[in-house]
Amino acid sequence: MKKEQNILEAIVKGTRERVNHKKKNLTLEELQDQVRSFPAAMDFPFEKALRTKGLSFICEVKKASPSRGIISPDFPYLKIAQEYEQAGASAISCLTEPVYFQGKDEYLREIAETVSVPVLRKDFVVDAYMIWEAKLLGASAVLLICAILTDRELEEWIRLCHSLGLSALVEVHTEGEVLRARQAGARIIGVNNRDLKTFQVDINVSQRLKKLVPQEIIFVSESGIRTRADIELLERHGTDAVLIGETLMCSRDKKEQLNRLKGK
Ligand SMILES: O=P(O)(O)OC[C@@H](O)[C@@H](O)c1c[nH]c2ccccc12
Repeated sequence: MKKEQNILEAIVKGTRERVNHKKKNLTLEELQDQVRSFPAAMDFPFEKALRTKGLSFICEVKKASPSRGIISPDFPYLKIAQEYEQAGASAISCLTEPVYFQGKDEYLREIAETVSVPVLRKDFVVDAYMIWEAKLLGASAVLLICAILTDRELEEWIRLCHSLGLSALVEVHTEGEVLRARQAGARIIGVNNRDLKTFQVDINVSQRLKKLVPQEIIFVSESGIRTRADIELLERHGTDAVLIGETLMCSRDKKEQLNRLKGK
């Protein structure tokens, strides 16, 4: 238990070190200048895509994870993203955390340049620098994980995201975190069915926490979604969108798998 808990701490520590290193090559001020110098969409395409009628699918491009190890050894990330788009994904989630998920900033940049659906930066944001960076890479949304942020960081960074035209997917796993996310001004709340400290997956966490999220906030269910029955359960409870990684990444025919999940 203790060792497992340390994984989240280790990821956060590694991420802080990486950001500090990046700042030596490009300072926050320089990064902000770069962001301000190019015209960027301010119409929140990620939020819009999730607000459309019916359940929306956010499909994740992920090479590896701490719970599964390597998921896709050859990892043709652009091809995967294009397949997701053609299969009817509303948005794409791209891991950029390089150690535990073997992600890369470049994957995000190239995917955002290639597909026309909005792209979410999936990482462990522990510094505002990473939000500006997400914008520069072409993301339309950023994941903010309640468990690793203070109330003040949450509130400030949700505001920063919105001022940059980025949507914030605010991730929660407990009742207390849902309340913190609401208090901080979240417009999109994602329940992670996987406990990041123990890796245990329980889809009922979404069902339980949905009750605390008012209608006007977009409700996303994340992780461990495998079957049509999972989707039907989530739909019955008023879920707006699902975020699916492994189930799609492990399917040879992603379109067929997505259609199966959609009940087509
Ligand atoms: O591959 P899955 O079980 O379908 O899960 C996808 C996604 O929810 C998961 O990758 C995730 C959810 N929250 C995160 C935070 C950081 C890294 C990864 C995640």
